[in-house]
Amino acid sequence: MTSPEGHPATGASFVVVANRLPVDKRTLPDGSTVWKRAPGGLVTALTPTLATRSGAWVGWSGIPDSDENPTVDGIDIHAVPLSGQEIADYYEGFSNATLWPLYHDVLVKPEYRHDWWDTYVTVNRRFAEEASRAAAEGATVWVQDYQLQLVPAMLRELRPDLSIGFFLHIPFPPRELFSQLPWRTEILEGMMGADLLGFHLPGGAENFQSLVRRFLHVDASRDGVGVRDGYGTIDYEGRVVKVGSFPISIDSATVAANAAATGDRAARIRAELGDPDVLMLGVDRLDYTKGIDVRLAGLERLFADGRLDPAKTVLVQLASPSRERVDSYIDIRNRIEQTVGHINGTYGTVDHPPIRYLLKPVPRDELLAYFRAADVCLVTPLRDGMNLVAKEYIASRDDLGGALVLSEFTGAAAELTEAYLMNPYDERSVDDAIEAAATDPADVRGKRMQALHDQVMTNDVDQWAQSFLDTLAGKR
Ligand SMILES: O=P(O)(O)OC[C@H]1O[C@H](O[C@H]2O[C@H](CO)[C@@H](O)[C@H](O)[C@H]2O)[C@H](O)[C@@H](O)[C@@H]1O
Ligand SMILES: Cc1cn([C@@H]2O[C@H](COP(=O)(O)OP(=O)(O)O)[C@@H](O)[C@H]2O)c(=O)[nH]c1=O
Repeated sequence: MTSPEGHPATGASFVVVANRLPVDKRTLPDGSTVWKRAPGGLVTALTPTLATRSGAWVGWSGIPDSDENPTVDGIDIHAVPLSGQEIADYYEGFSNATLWPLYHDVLVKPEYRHDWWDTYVTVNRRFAEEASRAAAEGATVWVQDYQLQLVPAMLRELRPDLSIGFFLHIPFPPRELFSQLPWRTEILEGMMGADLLGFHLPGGAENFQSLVRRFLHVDASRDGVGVRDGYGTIDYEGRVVKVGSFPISIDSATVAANAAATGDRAARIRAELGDPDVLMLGVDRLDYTKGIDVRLAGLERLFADGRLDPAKTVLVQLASPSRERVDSYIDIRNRIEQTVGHINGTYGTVDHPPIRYLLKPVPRDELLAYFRAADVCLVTPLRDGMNLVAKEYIASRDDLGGALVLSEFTGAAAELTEAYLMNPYDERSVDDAIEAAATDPADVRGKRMQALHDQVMTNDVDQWAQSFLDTLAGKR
């Protein structure tokens, strides 16, 4: 059935459009398959948001050439099929070998290929068309992230009746870097199809404003962009486009409650590791942005200088495989595995290797037990849009145990100022922060954790979604 305007009358009034569906298919050792939560912070953040609004989710299932449409409780799933070649060119190529490194401070050299760009355009159009089919007349559509920056304008052309929001989950680079992109104007025009553009930090929003002034020659307000409130405006093709800062968060109360219930498992984890004096933890997708190499190098220096005792220290590094066919990801995996072997070979004994490294996704409850067990959580990215692991660790510690070492180059550092902040590019800063977090008296660590815990419990994912959607709806 369609409305008088020809739009689906039965569609959803709230639609999320993201590269990934909230679940992906895993094969078990016995050959059977199950749908499990997809990796990464975007899915962590949006699943509770959408479940409470009973909307639709448009995304890719993670499988090549598949038209399977998984069912997820409370969410109307619209799978977008991608061929093997499209995955190579749109996802691994343009999204993760062009945009990802460009937006993360050019930590590796972005590749600019016109064939990848062509596929990016084709796939973005497919997402826009599916979103158009999923949305009811006048619906709110929330497009997510760097893989889909052309969707807002494509969707507006198909469905001018919709209210369209766009949120970028990774940093938005300054003019000096973004200008490298051969398709910089097309990307900016694509994003400008939205009514509201959201970034984690005011800096990303301000970079965007500066770029549209330069490349789209528009009048973008020079007023500072506030956090959660107070947005900038851009006059564009007879519309006013809003630009704001909305730092994402987690379902803090649920994480805290579930973590508190893992007591026995947390104690067993410590016992299985030989009850070390200091248990450190790293939890990351295996990505060169996450600074896993930074923390390993810091730990090695602290062992070498006698500042931490390798016989009494354990680092558990949980690494979830990511973008495994992209060269820069193959390189970082090799480097990390070599360093882990080197540190264990040099500072370990047969029954006590100081680093335990796991290359597989860890289920949520198990992760929470690790958070609860760890004396120190190491979050040391060279660049990161937000980093939800930092917030999950803090929410898990309502016992006020534990200490967070946090890179200044994460979005999370803007608000988590009581963490042991460090500069991952400065060896001294890395070493001092790790040592202080491991050895400061319990009352000092407890006071810092109290302040951090209060911050994360107050600013949760519901507040993030509500502040974005209220601004989009003109209520703020
Ligand atoms: O979908 P993948 O290619 O497997 O990657 C997983 C996700 O990684 C990125 O996450 C970002 O979003 C988080 C939540 O806002 C944020 O905390 C983190 O700093 C970002 O890196 C990516 O942006 C997502 O699109 C991916 O799904
Ligand atoms: C390694 C690992 C992680 N998770 C969960 O994934 C997200 C990661 O989000 P974050 O913002 O820190 O970074 P990216 O989005 O990956 O760039 C977080 O919710 C973790 O708890 C997981 O469930 N299992 C894992 O093994």
